[in-house]
Amino acid sequence: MASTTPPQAASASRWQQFYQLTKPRVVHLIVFCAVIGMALAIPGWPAAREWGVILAATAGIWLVAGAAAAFNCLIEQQIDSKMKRTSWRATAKGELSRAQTLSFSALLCGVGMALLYVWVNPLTMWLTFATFVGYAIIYTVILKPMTPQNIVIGGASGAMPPVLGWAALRGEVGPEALMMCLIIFLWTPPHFWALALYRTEDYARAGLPMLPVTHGSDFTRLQVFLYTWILLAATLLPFLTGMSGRVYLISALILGLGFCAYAWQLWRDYSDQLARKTFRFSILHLSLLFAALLLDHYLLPWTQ
Ligand code: HEM
Ligand SMILES: CC(C)=CCC/C(C)=C/CC/C(C)=C/COP(=O)(O)OP(=O)(O)O
Repeated sequence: MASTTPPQAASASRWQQFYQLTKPRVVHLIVFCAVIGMALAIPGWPAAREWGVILAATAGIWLVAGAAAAFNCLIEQQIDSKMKRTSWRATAKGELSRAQTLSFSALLCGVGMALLYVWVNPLTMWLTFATFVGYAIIYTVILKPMTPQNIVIGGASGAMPPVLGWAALRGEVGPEALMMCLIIFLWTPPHFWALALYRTEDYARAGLPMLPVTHGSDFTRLQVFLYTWILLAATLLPFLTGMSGRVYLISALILGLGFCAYAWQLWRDYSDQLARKTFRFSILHLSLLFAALLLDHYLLPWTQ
């Protein structure tokens, strides 16, 4: 996944080229969601010993996620070179060789896994590795070129970060973590399909069976609309189960209804500009929703 505004790849240093392979902006949000998973796993402010685990887990998840993104760039070198959005990548332009990209990905993955094993716990390491395989192999190699449901199934790996964060602090996977995972899982289809709608030509040129290419714009917009409602319902679960309080509930309602409103407009009166705005809103939606979970966690005793 690239930046929405491609960096100046022509003038990029070698380090910048490698850094861009890690899809930094996406990985920032992934790591943010993992950190929220960590915070919610412990009651109150972390103790001194927990800060060490939080730091190691954050670094480890960051590195393995970056490795997964770089591996995706390696596999998709040909596809990326055919799409306007991704043709600037150093792998697509042949500025980084396959051996360099593979070594970089293996290095990040190895260091990240070692950090998780030594300073966090083996469960988090294995779950993070499974997430790597889920995205880099199952989604990228198998599902993406095969079925328009690629991002629905593959979205499960992108939804794992809160589970990884929770496991890092608790050494187990709790229902609260699975609830956060479900929210990201249901958020992914409207997030991605909003983008795919205004990038349909790109995907068609690359021969990828994304939903707007295989089933058309109308059907995709209906799916986006339906998913935003299912997502809104799922975002109420943290409040309904007592995990979060009213600050979270109000935030989830405002953000969820906002996303539904975008999806409604998109369905009724399509434009590329509106699809782009809906895609941008999806990122704001998830970022603020998880920020609200965190805020609420520390305010809960006062707001319940
Ligand atoms: C299978 C699941 C997913 C797919 C297929 C997907 C697809 C994409 C694509 C293609 C872009 C690139 C937009 C562009 O460069 O024009 C993008 C951007 C983005 N995605 Fe996703 N995404 C997925 C999951 C996630 C997850 C789980 C997160 C975070 C938790 C996330 C966060 C972001 C962010 C922050 C951006 C904006 C990047 C920027 O501004 O440069 N995505 N996504
Ligand atoms: C270990 C761990 C936490 C891993 C997280 C895996 C990860 C980076 C998930 C995010 C999903 C993602 C980058 C989708 C991009 O879609 P795409 O690859 O179809 O986008 P593209 O067309 O820009 O390449």
